[in-house]
This record gives sequence, structure tokens and C-alpha cells, in this order.
Amino acid sequence: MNSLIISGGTPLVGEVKIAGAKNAALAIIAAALLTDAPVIIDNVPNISDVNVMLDIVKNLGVEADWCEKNTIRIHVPGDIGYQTPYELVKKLRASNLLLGPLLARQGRVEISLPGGCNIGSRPMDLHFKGLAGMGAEIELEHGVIKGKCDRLEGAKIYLDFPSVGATENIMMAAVLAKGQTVIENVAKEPEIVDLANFLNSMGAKVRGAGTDVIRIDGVERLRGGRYSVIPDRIEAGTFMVAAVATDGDLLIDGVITTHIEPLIAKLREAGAEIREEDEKVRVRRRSKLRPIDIKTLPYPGFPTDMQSQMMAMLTTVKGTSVIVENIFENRLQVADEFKRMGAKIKVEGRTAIIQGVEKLQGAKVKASDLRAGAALIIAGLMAEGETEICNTHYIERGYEGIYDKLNALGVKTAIKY
Ligand SMILES: CC(=O)N[C@H]1[C@@H](OP(=O)(O)OP(=O)(O)OC[C@H]2O[C@@H](n3ccc(=O)[nH]c3=O)[C@H](O)[C@@H]2O)O[C@H](CO)[C@@H](O)[C@@H]1O
Ligand SMILES: C=C(OP(=O)(O)O)C(=O)O
Repeated sequence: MNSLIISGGTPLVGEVKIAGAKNAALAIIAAALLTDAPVIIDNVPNISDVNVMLDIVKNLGVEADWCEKNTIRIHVPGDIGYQTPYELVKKLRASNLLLGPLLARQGRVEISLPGGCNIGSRPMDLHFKGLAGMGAEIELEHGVIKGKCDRLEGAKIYLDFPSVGATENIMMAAVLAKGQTVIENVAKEPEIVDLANFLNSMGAKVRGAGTDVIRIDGVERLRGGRYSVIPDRIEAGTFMVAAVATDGDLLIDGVITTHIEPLIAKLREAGAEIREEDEKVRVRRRSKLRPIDIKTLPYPGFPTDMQSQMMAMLTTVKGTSVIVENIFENRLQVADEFKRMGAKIKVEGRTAIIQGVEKLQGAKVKASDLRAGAALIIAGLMAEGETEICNTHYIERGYEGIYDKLNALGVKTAIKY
């Protein structure tokens, strides 16, 4: 497995362009299976998660290819398969988003329990409950989710927790169902709204995305079309934190600031200056950084996908910062890697107590998930000397052209094979 070598001590200075949102693009690719007509999707990030998703749908018999840089074309002219192989789905958590579309389209699905990063137990009970409420029979046999149904029927579904994936799966299943589906206590993430906008652009009737209740009136069929994915708020946030952590000065192109309000608030509280300039955001320090407390929560709370990067930044902020991780129980494990670099962090259950140190030192460390990898890049940039980050495949899951972007900002990186 490859490692990334980073020479520390360079403030990030310059301009960086943000790619399309991974988590919106993955759901939209799955949703494109709901129509027989061709669909063109623009602003798709060219990252390994998207390429694995394309391989999975191609394996089902779907035409799915890049037609330009960041543009894909998906076409499902007729019947497709309903079984997805373990070898592919083990690489990608979001492969579970095929459940709703395959049930709606084919009336049948067999998909191995999805893989992905080791960030927590990640059950799928809410996906199953919602789909079963609409008439699907779902069971788990030898690690394979098996589902079948006649035409799904609209239903009233309450989610015990506002799960992003469950909201998306139920939404996608409901657009072709008979009658109205009402989903309560849904996730409100911007990627949910993007998926709803995409579905509506194809003729679906989805209302309320971005609020607690989504209402979907099922239609007979969807048409094709062309749609552009929203910018990736987590990639943007990662560069924002990196700019502040390295005492740099970055102009970030492609940020919808309303999508990252909790991050902006926390960075400002820590001493950052964040200014909007012509649809770009300029980020640098305003003052010496101060310790802060963070609690991760479903949107519009502070995103779990930005927690590790903030922890990296806080390792050298004088005083005591506290992070509570409420979404994924294993996401504080990155603290052990920061400790190899000289950080002082105590983890108790879901809480990390960070005592700021003067400096981090470069070390050999290991990414255990995508955002931990991104956070270790930030720590490597902050540290004295060289940092070697093992398991770069995690980073490549979600950051398009990350090494080139860093190099363009003056950072020396190398890949060790
Ligand atoms: C591809 C994608 O969009 N990934 C994002 C999505 O993941 P994902 O859709 O998997 O995250 P969920 O919102 O479903 O999970 C949130 C919490 O709900 C729990 N849960 C979820 C489903 C279920 O059936 N039962 C259950 O208990 C999970 O264990 C977790 O504690 O949202 C997460 C939370 O914002 C992000 O970190 C991921 O980047
Ligand atoms: C956890 C993430 O993604 P996934 O849900 O695809 O594992 C992430 O993007 O940080």
C-alpha cells in the first residue's frame, strides 16, 4: 500500500478549486438508475469512491462512463441485474444506496453488506424499516441483503435517527412508488437537498428536502436530463482548516457558505478570519488561536466528517479543547496517530480532551479512514520535519487531485510505493 510523504512547516498560501460533493454524487449516480432515459451529471469528482460506484453499476449492466472531465453519462435502457458482488461493495459504504433504486426499478435486490472505512458499526436497520414499510421483503442471509417487492406503496415512515443514507434510500424508492410517502425526522444535509433537486429535475415529486419532513408523491416514470452536483463542503472545510492550522492564507473557490455555517462559526471562535469574496472564501488567522469545544451532530450541527481535521488543528492550540463525537464511535481513533506526532490527547469514550502542545513532530502514521487521512495531512503540514502517512487509498476515496492541489499551494509531497 502506498504512503504519502509530506514536508511540514509550509503555510498553505494561494487559491484552490473545490470539486463536486462526493456524498451528493454517489447518491445521484444511484438515483440515475431510476430512469430509462440517459442522464448527464456534471461536476462529479473524479475520486476512487465514484469510480468504484461506476464499476458497481456497470456490473449490473448499466452504461456508465466519464464523457468529459468531471462529467458522466448514465443510461439504463432496459432491465438490469440486481446482484452486486462482494469484491466491489466491500470497498464502498455508499454501495448501500443501490438498495432503494434497485427495489423500485427491478423489484429485487441482492447486495452484500457494504464495506468502507472503519468509523463505527453503521447498522442499516432504518433503511430496512423504511423499505419494509413500503412493502419490500428484506432479509439478511450470510452477509447479503436480499430484498424483493412488487410495486412499492407509499407509506408514513418515521426515522428514529436522521440517517443520511436511510433518508436517501427511502426517498429514491418512494419516487416510483404508488401513492404518497411521508418520511419524518429525516436528515437535512445539503446532499439530501441535492438528491431531491436531481430527482425533481427528472420529474419526481419530492417536497420538503432540507426540513424534518419529506413528502413524495410517486410518479409512473422519470425522464432523463442533465444536472450539476453541488460543491463538496467537506473538501472545502478541509482546506479551510488546513489554512488556519498552518497560518496560511487561502482563497477557496467553490464553497456554498450556508452549507458550512457550523464550521465557519467554530473556526471564527478559534481565531480565524473568514471572508466571502466573489463566490470564493478567503481564510486566514485573525489572531493567535484559542482552544474550543466541538460536538458533532446531524446537519445543521457540526459535521462528523470535519471532526478529525479540527482535532489536528487543535493539537497545537495552547489550552484545553474538548471534542465529543456523537455520530461514529471509532472516529476518535485518529488521536493515537496525532500522539505519535507529539500531541497530548486523552480519549474517554466519545470524548477527546486535547491539551495543546508547542509543535508537532513529523512521524510515520497510518490513516484509518478518509477524514483521518485528511487530518493527518493537516498535521503533517503543521509538523516539524517529514511525515509519512500510510494507507493513502483512504484519502483518494474522497479528495480529487489532492496531491496536485497541495503541490500547487507550495507543499512538497511524494508518494512512496
Ligand atoms: C456516502 C455518505 O453520504 N456518507 C455520509 C453519510 O453516511 P451514512 O449515510 O452512512 O450516515 P448515517 O447518517 O446513516 O449515520 C448516522 C448515524 O446513524 C446510525 N444509523 C444509520 C443508519 C441506520 O439504519 N441505523 C443507524 O443506527 C449510524 O450508525 C450513525 O451513528 O452521513 C454521515 C453522517 O453525516 C457522513 O459521515 C458520511 O460521510
Ligand atoms: C464517512 C464518509 O464516507 P462514507 O459514508 O462513504 O464512508 C466520509 O465521507 O467521511
